Amino acid sequence: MSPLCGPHSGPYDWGMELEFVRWLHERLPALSEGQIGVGDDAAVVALGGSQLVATADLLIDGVHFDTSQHAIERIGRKSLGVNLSDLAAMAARPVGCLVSLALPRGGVGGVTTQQLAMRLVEGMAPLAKEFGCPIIGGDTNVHSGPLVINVTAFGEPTERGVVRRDGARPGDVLLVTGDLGGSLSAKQFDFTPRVHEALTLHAAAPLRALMDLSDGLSLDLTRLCEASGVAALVDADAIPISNAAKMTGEAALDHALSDGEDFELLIAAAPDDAKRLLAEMPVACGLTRIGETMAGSGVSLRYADGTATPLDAKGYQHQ
Ligand SMILES: Nc1ncnc2c1ncn2[C@@H]1O[C@H](COP(=O)(O)OP(=O)(O)OP(=O)(O)O)[C@@H](O)[C@H]1O
Ligand SMILES: Cc1ncc(C[n+]2csc(CCOP(=O)(O)O)c2C)c(N)n1
Ligand SMILES: [Mg+2]
Repeated sequence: MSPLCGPHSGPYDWGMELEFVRWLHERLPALSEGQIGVGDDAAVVALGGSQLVATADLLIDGVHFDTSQHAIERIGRKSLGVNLSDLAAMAARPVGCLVSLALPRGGVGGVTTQQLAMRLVEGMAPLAKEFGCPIIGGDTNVHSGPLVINVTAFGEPTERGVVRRDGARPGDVLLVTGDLGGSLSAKQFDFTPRVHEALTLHAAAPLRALMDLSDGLSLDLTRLCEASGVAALVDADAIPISNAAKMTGEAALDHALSDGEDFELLIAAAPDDAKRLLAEMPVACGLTRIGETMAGSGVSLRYADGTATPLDAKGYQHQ
């Protein structure tokens, strides 16, 4: 099934970014069997017998980080980390990455352009080593605008193959790793890309659908459901809320649903497989059952008293 439905389908205001991605999907020629194009966390290219998984993310000063507040090394780490998270979202093993920099002429905050470039790479290096994703090239430019970083990462599927976001079926169990919300305080930089977790879980049981939570559970789950052609019911009390989100008091659940940049995994698995994963718990970061999928469309939130309301797809969108 296509990971995207037609333009304007569904009851949501998808915004410019998603409308464009839908348009791209329609506009670009269809790919042959075994390849994945626009619409999933990463693309898949067929290479005579094997497959290459490829993903790119662009990070901009003032949008994804703030050079007046955040250490340059942390910004570098995040730039690679978000790409590793997208490889994890396909259950792919990282193999290497390209790093392209548009550096502000004159540097930032007393840091020269060259220092800036070097410190970004120093921030990426430990993560590249830890995840077996060496920097294999890139490009360096200087311009009169803000710092812009692009990382393009490559991966390979495991024996079980990649996991798309459109494979959920009615009756699947929805799981998330770790906890959600409050990422702006620290987790947006310090998160662990769930590469090992994705590979471990997919090896333990075939996952039906998988994506990373970058824009907020309510929005990303809505995307997974729309791509898969299913509806979902999520238990409000089951959502694992981070301590950072809990600090906000009454708004904690809203933060967990819509802050974004959690970089956790959202998984759909067949009920028996989900049961086994939850019992065996092969990942240290935690795995929580948050709800289930069903025939139909839309996402609902069920409260402890049994009432359910439609879940607003609120999250981060580039407008
Ligand atoms: N300018 C573009 N040209 C071609 N494809 C694009 C472009 N922008 C986005 N895409 C594709 O659209 C899809 C959605 O992109 P997006 O960056 O939102 O990915 P995501 O995985 O949903 O989010 P994130 O990168 O935050 O994890 C991806 O398949 C991506 O490759
Ligand atoms: C300075 C600053 N302002 C706002 C945010 C929050 N934020 C930025 S991008 C994003 C979602 C993912 O983006 P993308 O879809 O591009 O992957 C979120 C939640 C931040 N981290 N820093
Ligand atoms: Mg993603």
